[in-house]
Amino acid sequence: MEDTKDSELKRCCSKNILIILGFSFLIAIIALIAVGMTQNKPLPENIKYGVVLDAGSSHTSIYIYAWPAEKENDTGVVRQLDECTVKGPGISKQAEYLDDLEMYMSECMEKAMHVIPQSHHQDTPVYLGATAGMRLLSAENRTQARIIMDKVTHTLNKFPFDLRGARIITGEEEGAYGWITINYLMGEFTQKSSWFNFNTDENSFETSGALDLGGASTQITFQPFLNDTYESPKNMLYFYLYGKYYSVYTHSFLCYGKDQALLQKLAKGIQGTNGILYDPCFHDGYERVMNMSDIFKTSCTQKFYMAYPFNQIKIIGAGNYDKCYASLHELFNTSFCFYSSCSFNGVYLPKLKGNFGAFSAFYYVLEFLNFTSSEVPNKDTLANILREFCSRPWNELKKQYKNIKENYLSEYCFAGTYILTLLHKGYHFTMDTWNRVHFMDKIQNSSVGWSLGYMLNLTNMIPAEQPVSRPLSNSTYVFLMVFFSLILVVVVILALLIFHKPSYIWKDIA
Ligand SMILES: Nc1ccn([C@@H]2O[C@H](COP(=O)(O)OP(=O)(O)OP(=O)(O)O)[C@@H](O)[C@H]2O)c(=O)n1
Ligand SMILES: [Ca+2]
Repeated sequence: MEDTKDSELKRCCSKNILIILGFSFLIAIIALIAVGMTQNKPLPENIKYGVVLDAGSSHTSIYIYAWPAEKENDTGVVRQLDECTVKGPGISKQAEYLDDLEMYMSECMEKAMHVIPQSHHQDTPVYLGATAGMRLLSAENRTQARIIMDKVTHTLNKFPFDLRGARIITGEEEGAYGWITINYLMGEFTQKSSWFNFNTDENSFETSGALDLGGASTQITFQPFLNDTYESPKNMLYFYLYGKYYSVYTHSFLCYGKDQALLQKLAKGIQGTNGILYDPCFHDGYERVMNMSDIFKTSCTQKFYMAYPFNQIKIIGAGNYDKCYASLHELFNTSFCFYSSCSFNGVYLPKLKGNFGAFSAFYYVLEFLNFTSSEVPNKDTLANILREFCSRPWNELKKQYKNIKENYLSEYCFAGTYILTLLHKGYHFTMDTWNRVHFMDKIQNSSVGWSLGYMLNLTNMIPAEQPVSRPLSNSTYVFLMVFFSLILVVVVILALLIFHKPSYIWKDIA
């Protein structure tokens, strides 16, 4: 009797323990799931902003960038949010209007203030980089260049952002940052170099070259073959990005931007004339009068300077592509080279390698000529397009392209021919390599140019090492935690039941 009572008590006790264990088990699961879900709730994204002013020779552009703060070291996360073109010429032509600089910048800076939330204004870095226009002015009149840069700094400080500097960047920087921009936007820096990839071929991690054509200078930048990296150290840049070394060739040709090249061509063309220049790079029926002082005020034309008995020249269009091409050839001196190979004017150029992204005026001009969408984008196709375009009378063109600025329109024949000459005669792109040049303006809505690369570098957003990523995603982590906790709870319960060895269990089992 006593025995039956005792065993009933034990049975009742064990039932209670089991209920308590089961209950605790349930609570534990619910708690784990709740923690997991709270942890996994997406946090509001913390966005950072940055502004770069590209103070070019012909105009100033403002680019506004944004990126999620947590991911700033990943490649490809910085995106262009907006851009604004400042009305008016480049800052190097503002010497006489320094007091108007605030007005000049205000429209675009106000746009930046509008696009970037007010709470972020104070911690948004702003950088201004001036390029070839200011480089030329600085070489011609250092004091005037300094006055302009000081005034620009003073003006930018009036806006509520964090101005981190306004400076004239070098041609090498311009080339390098353009190259970084293209490859960053294309995700080339983080092409997976997995442990099972035994391919040591240097082409397996090919980056894209960068070709920039501005108003006053032009840059060529690319990763040459390894053997070609020793010949001219002054043209080489070395980067260690995302865990990989890059040896990059770059050269910037001052005076070979579209506008300065035209001035060179005119300065050369008027030699031996009476002040009237019949120019095959302009359309039939087109006329332009220019002051001699405007042609010779830049250092780019000094080598053609002579004393002339007239103050102005009259350009009369004689639309002829082949003659235009021949006259532009003369700007590229390929008669001497002290290296194994040169582009022009004795400048070292390694063998061209890989694809090239060509932007700025390369794109604007060839886009206008419909060459960027051409099915066979080679030199002959471009020559044929230009042959036809250059021969068209000016009056007819003006009627057809009413919306295009007359200044741009009148120069597309010259500019297209200049681009063809630069790529062919200057950089030696042949029939075989021509199709490796891709004319581009934007990659995924971000403008291709030096400004993005400049900001990435100055904000340390291109790390030397690959950022370490967590092996598991948050949700996998929580799932595994719950799963293994469950196993643990079950094991503990079983262990309690088995090792505690209450005699009735064994009896029941028996
Ligand atoms: N739709 C357009 C826009 C620009 N241009 C011309 O393209 C040239 C280069 O423009 P850009 O790349 O903006 O030159 P900048 O940056 O101002 O000059 P640099 O880089 O040399 O300082 C200029 O001659 C400009 O007149 C053009 O022909 N068509
Ligand atoms: Ca430029």
